[in-house]
Amino acid sequence: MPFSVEVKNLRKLFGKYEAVAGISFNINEGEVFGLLGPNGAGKTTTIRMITTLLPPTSGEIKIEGINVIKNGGYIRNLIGYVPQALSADSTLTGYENLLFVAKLLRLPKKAREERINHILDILNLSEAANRIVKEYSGGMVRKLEIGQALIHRPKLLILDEPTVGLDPVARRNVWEVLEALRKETGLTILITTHYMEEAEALCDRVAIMNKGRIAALGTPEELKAMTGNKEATLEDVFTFFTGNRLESGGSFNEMRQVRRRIQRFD
Ligand SMILES: Nc1ncnc2c1ncn2[C@@H]1O[C@H](COP(=O)(O)OP(=O)(O)OP(=O)(O)O)[C@@H](O)[C@H]1O
Repeated sequence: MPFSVEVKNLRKLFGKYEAVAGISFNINEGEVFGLLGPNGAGKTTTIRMITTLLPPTSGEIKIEGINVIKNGGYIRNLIGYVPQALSADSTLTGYENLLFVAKLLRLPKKAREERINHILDILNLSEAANRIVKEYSGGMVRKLEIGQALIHRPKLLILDEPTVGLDPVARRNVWEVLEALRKETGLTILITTHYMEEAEALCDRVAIMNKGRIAALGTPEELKAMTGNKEATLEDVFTFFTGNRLESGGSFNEMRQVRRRIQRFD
């Protein structure tokens, strides 16, 4: 059976507030699937439910045909998760960070070195492996965090706003790594973003999320065609389906994230 993620009528209430309002979508094997929407659209809440970190109020999630809610331990083995918040230790080297995760996951000693070196190679971090992470650029830290999520060879990699707070060069660098990963490993990838450019560069299919709902779903090309304007950008697509403009930056949330990042590496 090919790998798949099936989300059906998924809903999450925080008190009376409906953060995710009954969404459904499938992700196919080897696909890069994007949840695109502004801050507060419900993207993080959705992936927290998929990663088993948050119980849904109602609805169903199946990965490889297995119920995520009832089989959390098994499902967590299939998933690599790169959260928005920093997860690398700035006082260790890149290699040590990966080794730490490998030990936590009880990877056999023999496999550790080979796995870590392979990951460093794919991420283009081999030369920096023995440097302390405090000296890494934002893009290098992000790549290292992607590496940490890959140590146990997951089938599904989930990234929450992976390039928020990065400059355009670093952002492209992270995209290249994700492309290389997917080519080399056939990994299925779920990514949340509020950058149009990112969704267009990376995603095979995109679900446009707004106020807890999926406003439209399709390939970037299909979504553009639905607007009846061949020249439409994804930004136009977002406006077409939601009636709102997609803020691309400068929100309080983004500022807070960037600040947190800067403080951590001072
Ligand atoms: N634990 C919580 N308790 C109450 N409300 C919450 C909680 N987590 C999220 N929310 C609210 O649910 C809504 C959706 O949040 P969510 O983080 O999923 O959005 P998002 O699309 O991922 O945006 P962001 O990029 O800011 O993370 C927001 O209005 C948020 O304030």
